[in-house]
Amino acid sequence: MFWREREREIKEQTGGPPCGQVRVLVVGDSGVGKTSLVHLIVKGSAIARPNQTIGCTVSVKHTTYGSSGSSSSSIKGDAERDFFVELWDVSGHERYKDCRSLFYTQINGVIFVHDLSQRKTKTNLSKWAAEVAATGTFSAPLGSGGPGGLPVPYIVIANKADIVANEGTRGSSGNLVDAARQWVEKQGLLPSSEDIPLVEAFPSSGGLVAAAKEARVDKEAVIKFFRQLIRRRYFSDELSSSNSWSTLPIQRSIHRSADNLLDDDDQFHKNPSISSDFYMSNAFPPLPAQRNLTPPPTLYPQQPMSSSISEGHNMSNLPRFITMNTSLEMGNAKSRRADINV
Ligand SMILES: Nc1nc2c(ncn2[C@@H]2O[C@H](COP(=O)(O)OP(=O)(O)OP(=O)(O)O)[C@@H](O)[C@H]2O)c(=O)[nH]1
Repeated sequence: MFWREREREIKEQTGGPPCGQVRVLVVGDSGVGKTSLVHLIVKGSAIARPNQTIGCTVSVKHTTYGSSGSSSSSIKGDAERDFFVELWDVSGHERYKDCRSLFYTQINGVIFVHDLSQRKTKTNLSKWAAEVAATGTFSAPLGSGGPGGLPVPYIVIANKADIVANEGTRGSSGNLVDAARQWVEKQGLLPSSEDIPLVEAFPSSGGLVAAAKEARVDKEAVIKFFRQLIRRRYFSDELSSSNSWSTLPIQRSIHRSADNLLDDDDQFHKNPSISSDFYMSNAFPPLPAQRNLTPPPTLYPQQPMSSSISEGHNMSNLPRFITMNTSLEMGNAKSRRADINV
C-alpha cells in the first residue's frame, strides 16, 4: 500500500511513467540476417557467426525519450525517460512455422528483413505479414491494417547489399535503407522527399557486417522507428494533436493488401540516389489510447504526456518524425542486451 502511494506520488511529480517498453517483432526467412541485424542494433557491432535462432531470441535496446532543454518550468517537461525496445527475433526456419505464432503477442511494431541477393525472401514478406496479422495480438493498433492486415507500424530492411554489390548486380547505393525506401516508394507510400529523414549513419556501403565493423548504426531510421513506437504507445495524445498523419497518403496505404508485399520488382535498383526512409507505418492515423489492447507488462501504466514534448516542438508543424533534441541521440544512451531464449 505504501509503495503504491509512493509510486503514485512519484508519477504525479514527474508527470508520467519514468520508463516503459515497446515490443518489436523481427521476421523474415531463415538466413536473411535478422539475428545479425538485431545484434548490430543492440550492440553496435557485428556478430561473427550467428547461430541459427531456436524459436525466438529476445534482445533489449535501451533508449531514452523525453524533452530535455524544454522551457517548461515543470519537471515533467524536462524529464527524459527510459524505454526498453524488445526485439523479438523469430526464427525463420520452417520447423517453427506451426508454433512461432506463440511469439506474436502484444506487438507494437514489426521489422521485416529480406536478403537482397535472394529475391524470394522479399516476396515471402507478404506471407510473414499475413501470418503475423492473422495470428498476433497487438498493442496500440492502428485504425486500419497494412500489408496482410497488419495493424501496427512496420519497416522493411533489405539486407546483404554487399553480396548484391559483389555479384555485380545493378544495385542501389548499397545502403540497406536506400533499398528499402525504393521499395516503399514503389508502393506509393512516401509522399515526398522532404519527409525523409537522413540516414547517412546507416550502412552506406556493404552490408551489416561492414557497417558493424565501422560501428555505424542507423540513428536516423531504425531508431526513429523505435521512437515512433514509443510515441504511439506512451505519448498518443501528441500524435492525435499532430496533423502530420493526415497529410500522408492514407488511402493508398490503408487499402494495400498482402499482395503488395509480393510485388517483386527492380525498384531497388532504379533510383540509387534517393536517400532512405521506409516507415510505411506513418501512413496510418493513430488510434486513441483507449482502443489499445492490453499493453505488455511495464513497471508503470501507459500515461499520455503531451506536454513533455510539445514545449520544444511545434506539434502542428511536425514532420512525420519528431526531430528530437540532440540530447536524445541514441549514441548517448547506454545499450544493454539481455538475450532470453524463449
Ligand atoms: N554478406 C553478408 N552476410 C550477412 C549479412 N547479414 C547477415 N549475414 C550472414 O547471413 C547468415 C545468416 O544470418 P542470421 O543473422 O543468422 O540470419 P537469421 O535471419 O537470423 O536466420 P534464422 O535464425 O535462421 O532465422 C550468417 O552467416 C550471417 O553472417 C550481410 O549484411 N552481408
